[in-house]
Amino acid sequence: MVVDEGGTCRGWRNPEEHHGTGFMNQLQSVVREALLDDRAVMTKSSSVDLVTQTDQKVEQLIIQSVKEKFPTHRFIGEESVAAGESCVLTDCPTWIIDPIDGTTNFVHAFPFVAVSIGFSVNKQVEFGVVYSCLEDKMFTARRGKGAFCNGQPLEVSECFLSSCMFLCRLRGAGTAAINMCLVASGCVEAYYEIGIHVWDVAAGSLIVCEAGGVLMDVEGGKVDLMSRRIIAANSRTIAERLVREIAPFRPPRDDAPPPN
Ligand SMILES: O=P([O-])([O-])O[C@@H]1[C@H](O)[C@H](O)[C@@H](O)[C@H](O)[C@H]1O
Ligand SMILES: [Mg+2]
Ligand SMILES: [Mg+2]
Repeated sequence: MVVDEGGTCRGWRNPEEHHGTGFMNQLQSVVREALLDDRAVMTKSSSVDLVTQTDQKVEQLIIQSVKEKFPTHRFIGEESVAAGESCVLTDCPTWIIDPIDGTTNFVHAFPFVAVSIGFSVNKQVEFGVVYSCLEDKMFTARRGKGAFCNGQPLEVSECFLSSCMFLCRLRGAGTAAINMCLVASGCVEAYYEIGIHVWDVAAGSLIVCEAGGVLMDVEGGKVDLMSRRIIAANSRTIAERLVREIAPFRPPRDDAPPPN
């Protein structure tokens, strides 16, 4: 794939071609090697909001690699935002990065850990890559071109209400990005969460849509990626049913001005 300075993607085949599988293998090695060492854990906004040096290292590797090719592109990266960078999604070409989605899993060596990269132009996600490092599964999607896992096309399930399974905090892989890929793969019918961030779901949102699924806000209507609320489902019927079951609340938005 070629992404030009204006963010237009040309000659696209698979989004992972941007960095090549070599780059993703490098990230996989960083994550796997860190799993063999002691992982020093730090906290961010609360005692359950964890970060490790590996989260920071992977984010820096991705940003440096993209900047070499696209110096004018913008970034919204989980760890950069934690370090004080702004979190505003504009119309400019923007890479939305979660370097390790599933940090709590990673700290416990629970084997669902993903690198999630979404690329947005005009506030619309153009392609998304979710790499499940320990499963060695590369989920990819390009808008209008379908969704894939290791090159195999993905399709959401056709299950109806009576036999559906959905993921939320109580039953889930512990990573929003992989939860969304499970919907896209047809393993579960729906996933919802309130409190996620744009970097958790940017790539996964496109992967779900391109696999034939639907996105909805937890009160119905269009998803706003900065609103920190999402339903991803195999069908509108199941998404609407979840809207009736969920008690919604509004966490502070990702693009809310910082408190004084
Ligand atoms: O912090 P992180 O591990 O990148 O991301 C978290 C994971 O996706 C988790 O499954 C979800 O429940 C949280 O809302 C996210 O913040
Ligand atoms: Mg995350
Ligand atoms: Mg993370």
